[in-house]
Amino acid sequence: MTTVAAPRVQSLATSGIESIPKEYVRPKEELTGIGNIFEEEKNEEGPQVPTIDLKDIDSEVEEVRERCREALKKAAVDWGVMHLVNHGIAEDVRERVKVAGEGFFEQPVEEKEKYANDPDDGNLQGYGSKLANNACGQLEWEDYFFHLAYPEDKCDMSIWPKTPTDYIPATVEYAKQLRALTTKTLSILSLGLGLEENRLEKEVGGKEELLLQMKINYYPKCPQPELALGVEAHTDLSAVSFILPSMVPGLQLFYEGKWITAKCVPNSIIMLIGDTVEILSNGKYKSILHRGLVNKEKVRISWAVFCEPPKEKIILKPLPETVSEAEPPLFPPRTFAQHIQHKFWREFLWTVGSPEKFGEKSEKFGENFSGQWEVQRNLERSQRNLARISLDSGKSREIWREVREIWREFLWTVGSPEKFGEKSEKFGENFSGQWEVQRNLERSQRNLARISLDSGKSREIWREVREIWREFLWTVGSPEKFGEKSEKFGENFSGQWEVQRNLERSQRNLARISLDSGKSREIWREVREIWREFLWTVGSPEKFGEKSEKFGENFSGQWEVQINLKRSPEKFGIR
Ligand SMILES: O=C(O)CCC(=O)C(=O)O
Ligand SMILES: [Fe+2]
Repeated sequence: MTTVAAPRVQSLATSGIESIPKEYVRPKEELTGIGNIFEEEKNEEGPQVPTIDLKDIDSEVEEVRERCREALKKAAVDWGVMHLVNHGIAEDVRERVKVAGEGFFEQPVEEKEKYANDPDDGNLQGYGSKLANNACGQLEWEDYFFHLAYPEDKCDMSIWPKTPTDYIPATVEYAKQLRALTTKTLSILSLGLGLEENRLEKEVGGKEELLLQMKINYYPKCPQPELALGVEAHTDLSAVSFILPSMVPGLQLFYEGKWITAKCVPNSIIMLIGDTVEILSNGKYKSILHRGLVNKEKVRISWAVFCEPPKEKIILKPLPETVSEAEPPLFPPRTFAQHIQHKFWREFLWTVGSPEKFGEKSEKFGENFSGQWEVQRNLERSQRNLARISLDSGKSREIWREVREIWREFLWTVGSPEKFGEKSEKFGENFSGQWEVQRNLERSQRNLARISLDSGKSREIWREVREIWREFLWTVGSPEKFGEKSEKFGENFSGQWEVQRNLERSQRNLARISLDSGKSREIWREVREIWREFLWTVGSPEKFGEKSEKFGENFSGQWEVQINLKRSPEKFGIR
């Protein structure tokens, strides 16, 4: 297998370049939102990230404690992010962690390379740079150091920085204190949901299993900060995350449809609610979308600690106490590992379906798609624990076969509505609008019902597919909002635009795409076409690579088909 050496952003930044390589340039719909971070930080107008003072949390007066808990709860409900002050993490420990981290990154790149991680081998711990993680081959302006920091007995300290020599003791102490803060904040969040105070902590693994992952983000100076991002927009997977900031601004939060810059609050620690707590609380606490901007003048470092449940041991789902008839579960059950995977596919599929992120970067359709698989391969190498999936291994072929099956199954289902939803009362409710759409699609297009799978295996796969699809819809909006009301195709699609509007609000900065404009309708028509064609091809086994042993060949064949489809759809019996 060929391994591509990961470029270090720091090396790029210090090489004297005046313009950044094109992989670092964000797609144009993101660029309008990226400004000068120092100016942004001064902006006093509009909503501001709340600051929660924890000094009253241990007050002897119940009312005082109660007020403090309420404030934190409100911040978690409204924002999903807050500055914590008087958080109990000793100032000298924070300072030592910063000095040690800065000291590590100040060393020459060659010294740091001794700690290089190897995502190819599934080894994410160590010194690294993000590889392309979306379909455009997009890169981020940062290097990082990543390692498990707690519990101590699970940590492999042999891979932690040996220099500066205080790195290990400072980090051990910091992690210990942060672990206590995790307990404290999770108990406030538990009480806020009307649960026993140790409940959330227990649900994410308790003393034994909850993991604290340390990621030091190093953002070098960037010659064109208005074109790049240090960290692209994302929500954290964690239960909660803590960020120890430097006094250089960079963090932005997507709140009420706008990017809000976090102020530099002296002595604060930023706490973010992650996806895990969002799921457990059935969406009452928000996992907020955030990103990191870079600048020309100052290196920025942030110390993020992600408090994560174990990957496989726990099934995450909305706690029964957070669910009612009026508030049905918004998330299907999943392990943390499954959540990571689903998020990955969702992201991927979304990118494929989004012409702004995808097709418009290049003049040529074909180039995009072959680039896509390159990226895909990178993704597997680097990201979200997909590192194990090497395209060269037998395992990978298995996994890909599964993905293919999932898609086939999916298409078969949506192609045969009578075999779907009607069997499952609850699920069907949410998605009936969707299947209505699909049924119409199917009617107007082709007979996918030929692909029938009657085995027990298929049911299992179905469950998977359903979850993936749910996940996907969850991203674009809550299922209840998704088009139940309508019987007609057109109306269903307007339901879909409703969802889309949600998406814009809550997830990505697609706000510019006004639903009222003619332009948006055009874009969506395009997206729809792309999806149709994509789904049709994947669902068509004779076109889809059964002839070939090799995944790579399959998929390049696939894009070949796509390209042909684009060029002459009538050949394929479309329209
Ligand atoms: O650097 C920051 O402030 C944010 C980093 C972040 O969001 C992350 O590492 O997940
Ligand atoms: Fe984050």
